[in-house]
Amino acid sequence: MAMPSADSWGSSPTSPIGFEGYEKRLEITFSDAPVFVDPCGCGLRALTREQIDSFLDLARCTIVSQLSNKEFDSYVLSESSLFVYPHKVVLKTCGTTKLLLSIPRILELAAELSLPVLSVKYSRGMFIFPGAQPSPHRSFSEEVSVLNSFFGGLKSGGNAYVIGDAFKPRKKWHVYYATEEPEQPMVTLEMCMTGLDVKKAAVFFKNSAIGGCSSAKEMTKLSGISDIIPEMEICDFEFDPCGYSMNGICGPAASTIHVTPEECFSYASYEAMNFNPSCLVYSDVIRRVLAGFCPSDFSVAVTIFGGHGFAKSWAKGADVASYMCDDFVEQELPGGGLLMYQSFTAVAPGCMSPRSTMEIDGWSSDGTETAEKSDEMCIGWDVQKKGVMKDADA
Ligand SMILES: C[S@+](CC[C@H](N)C(=O)[O-])C[C@H]1O[C@@H](n2cnc3c(N)ncnc32)[C@H](O)[C@@H]1O
Repeated sequence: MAMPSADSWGSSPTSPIGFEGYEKRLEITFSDAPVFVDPCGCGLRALTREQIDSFLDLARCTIVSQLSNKEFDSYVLSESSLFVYPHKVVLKTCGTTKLLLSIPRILELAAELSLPVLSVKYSRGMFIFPGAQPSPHRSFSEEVSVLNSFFGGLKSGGNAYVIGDAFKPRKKWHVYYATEEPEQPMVTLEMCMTGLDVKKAAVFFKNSAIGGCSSAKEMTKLSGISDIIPEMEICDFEFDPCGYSMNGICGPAASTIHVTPEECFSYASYEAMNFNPSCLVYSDVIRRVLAGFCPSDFSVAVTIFGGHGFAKSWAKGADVASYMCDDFVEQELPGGGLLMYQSFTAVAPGCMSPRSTMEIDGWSSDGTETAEKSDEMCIGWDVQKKGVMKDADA
């Protein structure tokens, strides 16, 4: 696929103060279209590239690469990622993008496909450079009023939450949620890391003298990203002179990582969604992510639909070696959803021991139970091996 030149990308890579790594994330879920309108059930996957570009333009970002399988389409963007399922669109953008401006166009395209809105979730952390955000992202209340204008009429009404310790303003988590009815079971992990270890971050500088890589593939391997969920087929992209993004796909499960390695405002995010929670152990996934970045601080937000029994290890708070949990909030969402938010600070400078990610016969080094061996892990709903995923029907 042809790559756009850097000049044609949405917003400039860095402002005079720095690049805003913290993403804004919008997830809109739709109900079925009438069968006579969409007999094949393609839903949003029937959108053309031109139609997708039309809402990304409004958010101020562009597609740099694509990876698809039978279940959904994933796109790496100039600023983060887009996932298009038949009934769900997940758009995640960073920098000074205007994510919420894409909503009317997305809803217009969905209406053309006769897809009624079922629910919406918007989330983000605390921007590193809040003053650099343009309208309508200058404050959470501004964002909420935009979201309410489109989704406030859903049965639950619009529900906005600012989660986290009032004495730690940099660690606040913002969520907006509205729904017409209870959602299908699903677990989503959103992890945000700051203060990346300098040596770990060096991997994401292209051709730097201090241990950088020449390609995105090399960054994926050297950082350990390829080992987080080994079944994922990965589409990765390196920015020049630094920065990295990737999407991983496996059946209906998706993961995505975005790295801003510049020391003064370093940031990395990890997300996984739509996986089978019985087949991945929450604390193991977190440890494998941390091993690649060794951040000084991180937060995790786990959104659960389907209840504790469905979510298995994902419904319990994480306990992470070498880090102190300084905030733990459980927030119920309308329609039976649950949001679990935790923030952590490293207890000692330097990196976590790589040993803490080791697993022996289904048990991690701290004695907690792990999922089946990775080559048998069924992270998607259908038990499929990585090789089977290759028949991407882009
Ligand atoms: C888009 S990537 C990853 C975004 C992700 N949300 C994050 O910051 O974690 C951002 C990194 O790429 C760098 N970068 C280089 N050229 C860029 C461009 N044209 N657009 C966006 N980022 C660029 C930024 O300086 C930053 O280090």
